[in-house]
Amino acid sequence: MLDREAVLDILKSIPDIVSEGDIVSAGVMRALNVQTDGTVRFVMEIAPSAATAYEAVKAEAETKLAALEGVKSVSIVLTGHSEQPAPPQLKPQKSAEPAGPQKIPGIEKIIAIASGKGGVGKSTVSANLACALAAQGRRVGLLDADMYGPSQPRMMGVSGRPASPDGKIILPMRNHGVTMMSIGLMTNDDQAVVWRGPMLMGALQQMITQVQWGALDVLLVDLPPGTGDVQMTLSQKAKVDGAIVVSTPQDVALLDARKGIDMFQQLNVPLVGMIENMSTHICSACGHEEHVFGHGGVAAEADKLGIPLLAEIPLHLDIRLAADGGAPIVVSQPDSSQADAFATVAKKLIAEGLA
Ligand SMILES: Nc1ncnc2c1ncn2[C@@H]1O[C@H](COP(=O)(O)OP(=O)(O)OP(=O)(O)O)[C@@H](O)[C@H]1O
Repeated sequence: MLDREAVLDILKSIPDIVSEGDIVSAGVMRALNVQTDGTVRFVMEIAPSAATAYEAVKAEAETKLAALEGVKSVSIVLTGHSEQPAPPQLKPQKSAEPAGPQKIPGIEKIIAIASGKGGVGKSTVSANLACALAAQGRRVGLLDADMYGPSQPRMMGVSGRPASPDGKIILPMRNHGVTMMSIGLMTNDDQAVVWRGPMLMGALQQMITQVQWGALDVLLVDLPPGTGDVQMTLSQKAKVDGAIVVSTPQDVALLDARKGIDMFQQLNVPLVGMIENMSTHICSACGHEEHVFGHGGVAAEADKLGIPLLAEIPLHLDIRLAADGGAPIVVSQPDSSQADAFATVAKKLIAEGLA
């Protein structure tokens, strides 16, 4: 009898033409229907402007599937993402029903990475965690929503402007096995972006809903520091499955981290745990360990708040050099103890069904 998994295996061997992955992981293949009489049907959802180019992909899928034992007929339909834009509605419209947080199709889980204070290493943690999850076989997206200081393009070694074949959908970038999108790729380098509230919310919403993320096990969202509009908008628009709060051990950072935790509690976003970054300093020359900012402050705080402590990441020159050089330490030195700390957090997220 014809086996759905065998059909999927074949489809997974067909590369997508607009993203790096195959047509299944890129989310192009939809509504697969495999019947016992040997009929295979599915839809390929693509940008209308790419329709001609996808004819070749469709032909490849037809030929490969027809050769599979048990397949009697193959029917593949190409559909466009969007129809012609509707004419402008000039009549006053009924205001939309207030919609609660929505599940984003194709994205299994959304985890927000937050910090109360800037510069504590939230982006470094996000990039490493994304790469660690990808290294453990998860389909990972990384959304850099740090509107005021996007650093993921630099940390993930990605540059260039994302393509938008039809002016509507945005094709994300990919590196180190992670699908990523950053507001930093949409603005000019070194250009200070002054966001006003509605613009900022529009940009965030676009990055969640218009980016062709494909099928993801988890989308990590690198938030701006603090407790502002981006945090609120994200959790109002999308169902956020958990938040990780990064802090250094100093009292000031912890005070701000506590505010972040309060905010997620008010927004009904479950707290996955805290990460102490720059926990101890390990000298790259001699390996000597020093507690520059005090050590264990985050563990004590997490304990007090009843939130798990997910990791204590040391302050280590290699972590900075790797992140600033475009290949996070998890990728550039996968066997180091620093990389191991991130891999352990990734394992825990997977074990808890969060990634
Ligand atoms: N554990 C670490 N060891 C050494 N350097 C680190 C570590 N964590 C972060 N850094 C470095 O500290 C700097 C700030 O880190 P990062 O940009 O990740 O912070 P952030 O909290 O995202 O900041 P912001 O919110 O202001 O963008 C970077 O240069 C980064 O490479």
